[in-house]
Amino acid sequence: MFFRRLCTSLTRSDLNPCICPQKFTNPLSAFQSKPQFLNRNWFKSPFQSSISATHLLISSNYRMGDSRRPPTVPIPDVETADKSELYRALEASLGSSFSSNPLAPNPNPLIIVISGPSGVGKDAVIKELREVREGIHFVVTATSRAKRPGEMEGKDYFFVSKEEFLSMVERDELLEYALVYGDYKGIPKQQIREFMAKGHDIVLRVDIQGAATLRRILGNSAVFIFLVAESESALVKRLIGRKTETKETLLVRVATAREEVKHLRNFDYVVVNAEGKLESAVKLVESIIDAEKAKVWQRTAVI
Ligand SMILES: Nc1ncnc2c1ncn2[C@@H]1O[C@H](COP(=O)(O)OP(=O)(O)OP(=O)(O)O)[C@@H](O)[C@H]1O
Repeated sequence: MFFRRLCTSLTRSDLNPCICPQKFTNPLSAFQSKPQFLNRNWFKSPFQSSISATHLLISSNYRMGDSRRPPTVPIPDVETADKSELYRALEASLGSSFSSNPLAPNPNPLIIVISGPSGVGKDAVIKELREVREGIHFVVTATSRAKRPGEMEGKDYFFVSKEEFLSMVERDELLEYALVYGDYKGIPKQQIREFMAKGHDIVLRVDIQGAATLRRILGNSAVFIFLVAESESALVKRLIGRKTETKETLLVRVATAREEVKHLRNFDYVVVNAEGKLESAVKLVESIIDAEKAKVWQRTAVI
């Protein structure tokens, strides 16, 4: 009986300072409860002429004998006081100086996966993004295919032999890889680690299948952007205009694109790269990156 009564009284937080300690420490409590200056006696104070209502509010939060109690410093009138005098008085009243440290934490480096159907403009968007935005590393893919005329080692691809590629796979050096038309293509982990350690964001350009694999590996730790044309018809015209395809590969790419659009739901954002509006698409990608940087709960990718 006695024990039950003891338990009941202990669980009543209004009676127990140990269960509800914030009640005694919250510095904002003076603003939450009835302001002291509403008490008429305060206006009869002999210090009335030099003490503002703000000061009364702040000092009312401290009790007699409280070791945290800041010195009583009168806060000068805001209309007439010098700015620095007012600033110093506020500091003194709060009992500590104002910090100049940034209030927002440094954002984490991001991994941005850009994908979309063939011919939508992935390369074009990335090329433009490279021009307008600093602090991004565009990952160079490793491939076992032979170098084409005009391609540069380390800029377009890292060209390696098939054996070399397979030993990279064996050593778990690739984040993702695939066999595309008889040639291997893969994303080297080391490059990502190196640039993330320097605080750079990482852009990965992959096809839809690659994006699905990366989603399985990275989950929500990366941002997935799906690039689309304004319509299917516009996409087909763009592919025809590029003049890089035979009639057979053109048909395959168009048919594949129709299927690929169905994967939109696996992405975080969709960006329309409309005809003649490349700059708008790049601006939207930049806005996505900026918004991600401003998130309170940041994505944290570990490679
Ligand atoms: N907004 C746009 N307006 C007009 N043309 C564009 C636009 N964006 C890209 N293009 C053109 O469309 C063609 C396809 O673009 P790009 O090669 O960048 O596509 P991709 O998605 O990288 O294709 P793939 O996956 O086949 O490599 C190119 O000729 C490019 O210059």
